[in-house]
Amino acid sequence: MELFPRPRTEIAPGAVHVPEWLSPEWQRRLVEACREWARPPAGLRSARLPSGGRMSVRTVCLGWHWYPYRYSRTVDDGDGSPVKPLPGWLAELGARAVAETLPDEPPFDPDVALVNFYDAHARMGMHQDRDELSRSPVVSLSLGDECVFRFGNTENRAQPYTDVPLRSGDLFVFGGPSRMAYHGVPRTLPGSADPGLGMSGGRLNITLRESGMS
Ligand SMILES: O=C(O)CCC(=O)C(=O)O
Ligand SMILES: [Fe+2]
Repeated sequence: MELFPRPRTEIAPGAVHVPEWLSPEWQRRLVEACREWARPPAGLRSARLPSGGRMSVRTVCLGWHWYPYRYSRTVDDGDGSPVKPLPGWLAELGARAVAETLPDEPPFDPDVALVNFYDAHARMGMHQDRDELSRSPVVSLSLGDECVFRFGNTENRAQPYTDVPLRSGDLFVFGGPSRMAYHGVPRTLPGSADPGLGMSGGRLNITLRESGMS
């Protein structure tokens, strides 16, 4: 428990950070689920970028497979397997996250989850989540090591931005006028996670989205 609980904060219009939204039980359940999803086929891999490099973050997708910069039902940039399904309970968790943070949004019914794993060296550059046809919110759940989540503006990768510490169990939702904001993860804090979580190190982030595709 925090000596001084971190308050819920609206970082920008439509962008809400809720510390410790997930109970310790939910966090352990999600870590365990991520372990299963990470297994092949269609398991954890570092996506290859058009530049030829690889992302330092490793990702497994549910519902739709994302690779730079599109969605597919099969792992076209890997073993070709069908993407794993997005479980109904995870979609329901996402729906609850939006209902509790952005009550004016229509009901959220995600059909994609990207599960990102960050080892001590991984980071994610500033980008927009722009491969979805839908402009409904993005729901982000963090597990394991703390990170610095950089939440910027909708114009470019540069300032102004806000650095938000995301810790295990935190929820971050960005929709409405913030949906196309640039964001990234400049660093994690290796070893900061609670050992009781059942992760041997690193950070997990789950983003839930509506693809707008069928
Ligand atoms: O790891 C995070 O908190 C952000 C992940 C992200 O921006 C993405 O998957 O598009
Ligand atoms: Fe993103």
